[in-house]
Amino acid sequence: METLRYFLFDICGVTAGWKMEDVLEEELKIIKDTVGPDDHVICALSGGVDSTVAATLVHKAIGDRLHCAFVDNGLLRFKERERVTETFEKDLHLPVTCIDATGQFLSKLKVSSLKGKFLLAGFLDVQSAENGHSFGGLSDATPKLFGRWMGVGALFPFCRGHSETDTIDHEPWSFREECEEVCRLALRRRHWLLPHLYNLFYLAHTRGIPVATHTFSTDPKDFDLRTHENSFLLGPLLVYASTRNDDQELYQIQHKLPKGMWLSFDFEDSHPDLPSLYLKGGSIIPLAPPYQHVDEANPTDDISLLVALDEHVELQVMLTAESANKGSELSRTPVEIKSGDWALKVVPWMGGTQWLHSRVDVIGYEE
Ligand SMILES: Nc1ncnc2c1ncn2[C@@H]1O[C@H](COP(=O)(O)OP(=O)(O)OP(=O)(O)O)[C@@H](O)[C@H]1O
Repeated sequence: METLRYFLFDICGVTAGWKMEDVLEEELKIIKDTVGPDDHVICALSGGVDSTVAATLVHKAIGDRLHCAFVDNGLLRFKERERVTETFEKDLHLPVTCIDATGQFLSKLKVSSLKGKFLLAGFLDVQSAENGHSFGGLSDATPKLFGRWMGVGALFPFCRGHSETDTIDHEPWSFREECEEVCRLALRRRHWLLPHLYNLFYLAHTRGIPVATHTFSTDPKDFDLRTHENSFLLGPLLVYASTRNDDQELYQIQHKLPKGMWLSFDFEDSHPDLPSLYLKGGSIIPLAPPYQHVDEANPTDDISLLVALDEHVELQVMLTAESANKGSELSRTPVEIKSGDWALKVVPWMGGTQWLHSRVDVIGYEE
């Protein structure tokens, strides 16, 4: 430091007259001269250092002739929008206009093959863009694309399938008969899986386990799985979106499944535009038959359990249900299931507030 001081002051003869305030004065003067006495300035504010410093300086120079705009592109960090607008308005006293361009940005993501960046990011509620040319995050949706989106979207925990007001009508029915069947099948699947989704929500609520997760969470060491953008997990259920091109036959699609045993199943509704479903070996999920309207549902309705055994396991099931007072058995004799991919049907019946002993049907087996 001494050497530097000696060099600068004694050898070069410079004087130490620089102050931060001088820079500020200088910059404010440049801004005022550039803008002039009447003009207004728009500042695109990201909340980052650069635009914040720029906005603060310009505001100091020209006051309310500065107009800051913060764009929410739908890909911000958690609560970033709230944080930025609050910091600017409360702490820096800079008025900011927040522009919600979520739909516009998400609709421009490359999704032609359902490469679902929005799946990964958990955008479960994707709306059409303001310009009305997109649907559900898909630009220029066609009936086929819409049908495929329904196939996946219907299995999202939350899913909306319609456009905003004042946009071109892209409600499901505007795609007409071409995608009617696939939409119907997709929604039936959602109904079948409702008890499973309820369970996932219960686990999310009580244990913080995410309802939908990326496929790589099955094996964090398998880096290849991290490139998978067209599949996701609902608990032990792997959903693999249909990514065919129109000229591809379904059998040409190679699904790269995570390690372990994954049993393919459907609801006898196989359709090329519906996602493929796999259940992890060794897991059980509850299913309920689809209803057309709520009045059809009854507390004594059957629940089916879909049981996926892995090759080593013999499963013994002792079914119990919680009553208001105590748990009671649904099956007194353990049900043995030895191989294959079984559907186990539990038929409970209820007396008063208590679940009573029930019948258990396994294919070819009755207690
Ligand atoms: N969400 C946003 N809303 C409004 N303006 C933005 C937004 N994101 C970026 N910008 C504008 O684009 C500029 C360049 O963005 P970039 O992401 O390269 O950030 P940067 O150069 O690090 O600047 P900053 O520190 O302000 O974020 C920003 O300074 C800002 O003016």
